[in-house]
Amino acid sequence: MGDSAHTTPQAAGGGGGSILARLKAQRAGLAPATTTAAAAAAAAAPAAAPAPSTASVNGSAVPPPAAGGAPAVPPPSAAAGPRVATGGAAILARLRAQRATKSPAAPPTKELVVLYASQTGTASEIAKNIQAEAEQKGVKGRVASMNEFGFDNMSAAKAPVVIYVASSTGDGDSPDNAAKFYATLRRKTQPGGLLDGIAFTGFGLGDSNYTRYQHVPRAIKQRLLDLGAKPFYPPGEADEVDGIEEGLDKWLEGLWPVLRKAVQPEGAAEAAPPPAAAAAPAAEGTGGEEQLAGVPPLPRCRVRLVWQESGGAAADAVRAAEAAAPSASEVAYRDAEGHYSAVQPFWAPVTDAKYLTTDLSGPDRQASTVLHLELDIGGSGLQYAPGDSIGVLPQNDAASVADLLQRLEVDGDAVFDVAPVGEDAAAGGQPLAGAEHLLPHLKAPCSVRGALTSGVDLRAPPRKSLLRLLAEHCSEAAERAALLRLCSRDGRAEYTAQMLEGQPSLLQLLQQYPSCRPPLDALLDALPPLAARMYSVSCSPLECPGKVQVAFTVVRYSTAQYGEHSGVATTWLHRLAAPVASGTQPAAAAGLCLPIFLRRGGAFGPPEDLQAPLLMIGPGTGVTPFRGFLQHRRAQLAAAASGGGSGRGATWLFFGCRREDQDYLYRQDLEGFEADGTLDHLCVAFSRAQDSKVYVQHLMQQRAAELHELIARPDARIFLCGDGANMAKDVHACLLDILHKQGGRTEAEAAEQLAEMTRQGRYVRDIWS
Ligand SMILES: Cc1cc2nc3c(=O)[nH]c(=O)nc-3n(C[C@H](O)[C@H](O)[C@H](O)COP(=O)(O)O)c2cc1C
Repeated sequence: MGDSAHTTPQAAGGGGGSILARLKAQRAGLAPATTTAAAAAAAAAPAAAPAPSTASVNGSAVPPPAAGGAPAVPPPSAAAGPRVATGGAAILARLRAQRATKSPAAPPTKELVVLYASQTGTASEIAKNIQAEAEQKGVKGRVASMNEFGFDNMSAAKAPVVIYVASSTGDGDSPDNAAKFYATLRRKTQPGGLLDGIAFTGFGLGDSNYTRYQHVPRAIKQRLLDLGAKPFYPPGEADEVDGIEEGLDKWLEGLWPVLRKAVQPEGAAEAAPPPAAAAAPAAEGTGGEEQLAGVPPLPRCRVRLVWQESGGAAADAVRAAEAAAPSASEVAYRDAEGHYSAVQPFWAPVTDAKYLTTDLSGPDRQASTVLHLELDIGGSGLQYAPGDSIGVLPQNDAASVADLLQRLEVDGDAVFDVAPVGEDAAAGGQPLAGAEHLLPHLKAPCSVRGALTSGVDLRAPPRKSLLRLLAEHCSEAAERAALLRLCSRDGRAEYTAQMLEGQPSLLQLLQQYPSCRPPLDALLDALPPLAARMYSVSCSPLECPGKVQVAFTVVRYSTAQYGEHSGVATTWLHRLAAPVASGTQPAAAAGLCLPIFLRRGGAFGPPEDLQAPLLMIGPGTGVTPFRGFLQHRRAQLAAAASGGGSGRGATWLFFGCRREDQDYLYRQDLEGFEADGTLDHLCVAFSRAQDSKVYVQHLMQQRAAELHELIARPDARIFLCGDGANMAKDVHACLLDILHKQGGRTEAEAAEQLAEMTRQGRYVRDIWS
């Protein structure tokens, strides 16, 4: 996997954004279809970023004020003990209003639990919208990631009605925020009737380009059934290839009426839906008003921040631990079996860093910095294979965090813990039963700076739920209206153009809407976790024992709307490793350690059978895993030769880059594989070496007859790695064309042959958007 696969999950974000436009209050006809907002096209359009506002902050809505004049001590009420979530003021008013409209005679309904398994945020956004919309319809419930909720809480008492929204990552792997729950759910020793009494439904997100399509959602559904839970509505699924919206819309339309029945206590008559007024999103009289359809419901803030006394020993200890991170015990941590995770990573020393691209001046330079890193995993117990990836836990840029702290007027040194808040707690009672461990990625207790540095993603394209939250906390009507429009269905085109294409950071948004003062608790709840970035291993343990190597593009790009952008993880890694890569500091002296864990490549790995013909296509950083495949193959061929074995299948590699002297990654290695006979055919497309662009698929067409001969063999393997937006589609079309024209198949037969190869794990793609 290359860098951009995981540093810029725009595709998933885009899908989620547009899906959410459809998660609208009026969907089931139970809530009003419009909300009111002032038209504010000027405010909606990105402008030159104004200077951070210095207006004073409402003490009840913010954590301790920023240093630089203001004391770093939380307000007494906050320091003294539990208080209502500051982000909740408006939300609480609404909840109380809703409660006031309920009939006192209405029997208590069963609680709805919406659980998500989400790697890049789409499933979590859908889940949060389902919960918020259900609440608008009078169905009480909560939403949490599966890990936050915890498998121990899966019982008819604590989770009588469950809706899951799940995706897969890697090769049919569980998203990180569900991994523990998923592993426990699937444990074979779970007793048969464990989940008796739970009524459930769910929605699976998937992409049929992946070999294990819908693997996680389907496994969840099956295990819930196995363990006694009963569906109250058929689980649905959608394929990103066709677009998620349509399938999701249809499924939601059917959900609402049956959900209302599902939450009724046994034997109770169905309650009437709450009056429309109680379900309507807040609409302020703003003047110059515009009717907006499909504004998503305001997500309820699920947490309150419990501030620790600033000069107290507990807060000092937290700050000291963060300053000393990683601690000696974290660095020394070893798992005998090499099982590390985002929660408990292995701290791997960096033993080498080098640039794989030439440092050219001119416009091409921006896109062409590729860095190679080598990490020492000796003694870690990690056992990787070519095709696997390592996850790296990144950090946000310190200067951006400082700017954000200033804009939020929050003291970065203030320390807090996280406590759940439910509707009952909001009314002065206890949190909902079985309160989960929310926002584990913040690793609370933590400082605000710590949470913003390594807990949340500050650069992901803003989701509509975040915009909805920001709108709620604008004091200027025009800014509120502009943000409401951006997250509404009516504002879909603006959302696409400004948020998905423009990709503002949170700081840029807050600068653009200076009256916006989001409370920290709700903001931390709304921001996506800062996810680990996955990088394909570019070596083989047979040639690099005790070491693991990766290569990635340092992501930099600009958008017309919001100017220069840089990838969170790759920029951070580059900054750390630049002194070593540029030769100014030896790796040993730099003393760098990176928190990593391993993710298996599944079907994406070199065949053990050396006689199987092998076709690898990997332009750009898509070539990295194939360097590992070929190192492995060379060592295996040498071992086979020394054992008297001889047969070997033909091996092809199609690589592409811009120019021979600029970004021909791992050139020496690739040419070495061809020279020593590990690789039979190295075909390199230099896209910009001539007037017309030449890509890998063009070279494949030139060798169509030979490639057909290879593909037609029943043991042939095809591996494709790289950009999914264009290259993977073009290469796929090229393979179809070869099967069609060279093999005399109809187009349908050619498609079926590739589909069959995919099912058999003989055509495997590792692609990113
Ligand atoms: C790295 C990666 C691996 C994926 N692996 C699978 C897979 O094995 N099976 C599948 O059906 N979809 C797979 N998908 C597609 C996701 O399930 C789909 O993009 C989903 O909408 C993501 O939801 P999320 O943002 O909630 O994680 C993968 C996507 C990515 C980016």
